[in-house]
Amino acid sequence: MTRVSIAQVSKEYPARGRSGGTVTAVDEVSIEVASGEIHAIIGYSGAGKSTLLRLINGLERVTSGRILVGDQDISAMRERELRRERTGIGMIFQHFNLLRSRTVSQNVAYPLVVAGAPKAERARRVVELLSFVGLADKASAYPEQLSGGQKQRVGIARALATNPGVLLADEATSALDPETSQEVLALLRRVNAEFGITIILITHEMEVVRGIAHRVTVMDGGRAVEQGDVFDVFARPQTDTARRFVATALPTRPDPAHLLRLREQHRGKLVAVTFADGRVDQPIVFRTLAERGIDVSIVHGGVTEVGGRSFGTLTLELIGDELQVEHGIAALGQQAELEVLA
Ligand SMILES: Nc1ncnc2c1ncn2[C@@H]1O[C@H](COP(=O)(O)OP(=O)(O)OP(=O)(O)O)[C@@H](O)[C@H]1O
Repeated sequence: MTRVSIAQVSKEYPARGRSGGTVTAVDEVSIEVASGEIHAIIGYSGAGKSTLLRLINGLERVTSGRILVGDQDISAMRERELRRERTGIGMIFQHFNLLRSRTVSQNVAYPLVVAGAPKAERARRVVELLSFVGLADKASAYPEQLSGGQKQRVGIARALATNPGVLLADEATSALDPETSQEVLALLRRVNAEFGITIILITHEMEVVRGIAHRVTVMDGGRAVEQGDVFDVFARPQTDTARRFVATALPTRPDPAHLLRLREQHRGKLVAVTFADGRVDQPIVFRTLAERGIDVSIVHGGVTEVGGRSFGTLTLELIGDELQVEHGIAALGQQAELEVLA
C-alpha cells in the first residue's frame, strides 16, 4: 500500500531549436494519490502527462517541487537510490515494450533477474504471475506469437514481478481494440483490488477513466486544471478541457445549429434535463411528466454511469396541455437541473 504525493512539481526543458528558451512541460502540479487509489491523469497530446509519469519514477528529474512515493522522496534521490526505489514502482506501456528475443516467462522474470532474485524464487513467481494474468499456457511463447491484449497481460505480469506498491500505466490500452481494452482494464481493477496496488494511469480516453478510475486529474498546457472524484469532475466539468472529454463519451446539450434543426423538427417544448448529482434518475423524470399527461420524447443527449451513479444531459420534447407542461417543468425543476431550450 503506497501513497503518492506530488507537490508543486514543475519540469522545464530547454526549448527545441531555439537557444536559451525553455518549455514548461509540467507547471506547478499537485496531486495527492491515496494508497490503493486508481488515479487517472487525462489530457490531450502535449498536456504534460508522460513527463509527469516519468517524474514519478525518477526517469526525469523535477525542476522544482517534491514527489513522495510512500515515504521516499523521489525528487531528492541519487541515481543509485532511485534504481532500488524503482523496484517498488511498476510500469506498463502503450506498446508493451517486451523483449522480442525472450519468451513470455523470461520477460516476466526480467525485473527479478535485475533485482538479483534467486533462480528458484524467480521460477515460482513467474508461474504465479502468469496464472494471475491468465497466460499460464503461454510461458514458452515469444511476444510476436501473442495478440495485443496478451502482450499487455505479459507487461502487467512483468510490472508486478517485484511486488510494487505503485503501478504506472502509460496509455496502456490505447493500442488495443475496445473489447480487449475492457479486458485489460478488468485485469488492472483486479491488480488494484486483490493486491491493493495504487495505480496512476495516463490516458486521453474518457472510457478508460470512466471504467476504472476513482479520481481524476485533468491536465492542460502542463497544468492540473481540474481534479476530484471521477463522478464529480465529469458530472459537473468546470473547464473546457473537461467538458470536451465528457462530450467524447456522450452527447451533451445540442449546439446552437443543432438546436435550430431540432426546433424545426419538433413542435413541443424542448427542455434539457441534467442528471448530475447521482440522486435523480430517469424513471423519476418520466413519471413526473407522465403523471401530468405530458408526452415525452428524447430528441438528443445521453446518460451514462460512473460507480453506479448516472450523469448526463437529455434534451426532451414535451407535448401536452400548455398549463400542464408548465406545471411539469416546474415540478421537474425541483428534482433535476432543467433548462427550457425552446
Ligand atoms: N525532452 C523534452 N525536451 C523538450 N520538450 C519536451 C521534452 N519532453 C516533452 N517536451 C514538451 O513538453 C510538453 C509536454 O509533453 P508530454 O509528452 O509530457 O505531453 P503528453 O500529455 O504526454 O502528450 P503525448 O500524449 O502526446 O505524449 C510538450 O510540449 C512537449 O513538446
